[in-house]
Amino acid sequence: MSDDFLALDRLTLAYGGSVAVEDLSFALAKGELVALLGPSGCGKTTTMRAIAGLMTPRGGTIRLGGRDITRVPANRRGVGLVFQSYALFPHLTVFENVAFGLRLRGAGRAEVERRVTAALANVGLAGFATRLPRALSGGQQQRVALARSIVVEPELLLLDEPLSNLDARLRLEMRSELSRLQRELGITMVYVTHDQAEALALADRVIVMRAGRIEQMGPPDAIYEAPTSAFVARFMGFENTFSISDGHLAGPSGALAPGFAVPPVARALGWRPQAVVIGQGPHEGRVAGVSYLGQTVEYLIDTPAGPVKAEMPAGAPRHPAGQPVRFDLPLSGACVLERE
Ligand SMILES: Nc1ncnc2c1ncn2[C@@H]1O[C@H](COP(=O)(O)OP(=O)(O)OP(=O)(O)O)[C@@H](O)[C@H]1O
Repeated sequence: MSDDFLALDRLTLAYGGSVAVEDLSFALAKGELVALLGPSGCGKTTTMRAIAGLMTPRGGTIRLGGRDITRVPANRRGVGLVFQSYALFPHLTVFENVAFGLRLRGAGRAEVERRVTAALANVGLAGFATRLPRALSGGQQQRVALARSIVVEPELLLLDEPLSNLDARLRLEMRSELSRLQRELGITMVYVTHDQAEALALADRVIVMRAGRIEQMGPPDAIYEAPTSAFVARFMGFENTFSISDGHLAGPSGALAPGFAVPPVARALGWRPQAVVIGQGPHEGRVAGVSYLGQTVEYLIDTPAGPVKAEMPAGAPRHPAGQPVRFDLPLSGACVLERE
């Protein structure tokens, strides 16, 4: 029972004639944070809309806390939503924005006061109750949106790219805030993102979606270290991923003879830029671009199979742009992929 607080079973979701999500099944334990990760258009938001009750599935069921909610109206699901646009009421103070849902539910004055104050403290906005949204930074507005969602104590909180409008520093700050809140309040969360780092940092489990289906599901370290398909590998930073064709590494513009025996199970092989050796090796390419990143230097190498990205410590000998360079894609640094 513990494993299916939220259970999606064979969900199919369509807009008119076009199917956006097909035969999707997964389950969350109570208190778990699951990240839905995938490229634009893979069906993340559509899945969230169905869980929230904003669209009716073509097929399949959604259960929450043991109850079939597939056709329960959105406002009776006990599901909170936080989207990337904060959608605060501009003319209401921070306090009133957070109080809104409680008042709708008929909470009394003292209860509203107590719960809003607690929610604002939870998101680090204790001194901001009387401000208007326009007098807040983007990160603070997003915190208000979060407080507004948690104040009604939803059974489940859905967050759809909640940090994507924030700058890099704020994103990091909010990411750890969210993580703390989730631990402290024990809220079950589904978190949509197309940012790999965000998914890995926040989630207990990551679901990688591709074209309306689940491509791989597992704990962050398993997805990061052992992607099972070339699609997931590329998402997890194996930027140099080649399919295997006749024992060769096949890229967009040709093929490379690998210089080792390709494992028989491999349908593709992937290397992170840090695993590519440059300055020596069986292959020859030309340095097309050099970017100094501080700790490391990133090289873009033109090769017969297409571009290869390599990253070397900044202290290593440099290879100037425009020059030929030898490089190696060693089997020891490769991720062996059994699916494209
Ligand atoms: N209102 C709509 N009407 C018709 N098709 C839609 C509608 N909304 C989404 N789609 C289609 O459904 C598919 C899934 O879209 P969805 O918004 O769920 O993707 P996503 O993974 O959330 O993408 P993004 O990261 O860009 O938000 C896409 O092919 C999209 O074009």
